[in-house]
Amino acid sequence: MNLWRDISQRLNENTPYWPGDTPYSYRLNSSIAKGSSVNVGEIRMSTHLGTHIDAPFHFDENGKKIIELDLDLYIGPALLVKIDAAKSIGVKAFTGIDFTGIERLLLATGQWKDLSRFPEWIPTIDPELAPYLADRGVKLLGLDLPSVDYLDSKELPAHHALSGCGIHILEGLVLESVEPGLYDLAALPLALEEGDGSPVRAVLKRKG
Ligand SMILES: N[C@@H](CC(=O)c1ccccc1NC=O)C(=O)O
Ligand SMILES: [Zn+2]
Ligand SMILES: [Zn+2]
Repeated sequence: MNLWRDISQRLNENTPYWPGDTPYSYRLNSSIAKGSSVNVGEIRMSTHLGTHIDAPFHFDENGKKIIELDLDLYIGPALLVKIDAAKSIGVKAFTGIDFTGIERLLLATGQWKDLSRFPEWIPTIDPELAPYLADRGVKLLGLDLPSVDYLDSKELPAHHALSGCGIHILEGLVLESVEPGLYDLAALPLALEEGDGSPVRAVLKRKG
């Protein structure tokens, strides 16, 4: 059947991570093979590794943390569009795309070409796109890139612009070979009280 399709990065010790950040690791603290009655694991990873959401607290000291975010953002209908990503993704990339009534917009840029490595370069979301999308009702922007800003950005203008317009951010999706169209999306964060970000298991089910 497989109604739901996984659009998440696999988490293992080879999952690419932000340079200098904490990679993923897993170990058994208790092991049946070593005589314990149970296997009990421990995971360690950055909150911005793989497929994850950003809480506003990631880039704003007074911003909301993961536990404060509305769950409705992360479950419901979503439109997946393929866009031509040049240096920056602006209003022009959306010419001819009708997303009226769409609260969750997923962008397949195809610009993270080798998911086994952290990219050297990615396009950025043009901050002018934020009010344009917000005016049309978008509340969640998901994309197949590790960030909505350039990798070396310190000011994070796209993060701030999107958040300032009430648009939440979902990063690191795996959208290669997923057809554009209307889907149901589920990408729930963990219930992290202090979270600035959270890994999610992002899945899509074709609508209609
Ligand atoms: N903004 C990126 C993460 C990010 O910027 C970052 C993640 C881990 C370690 C350093 C980072 N930025 C450093 O300038 C993101 O939203 O995932
Ligand atoms: Zn992030
Ligand atoms: Zn981000």
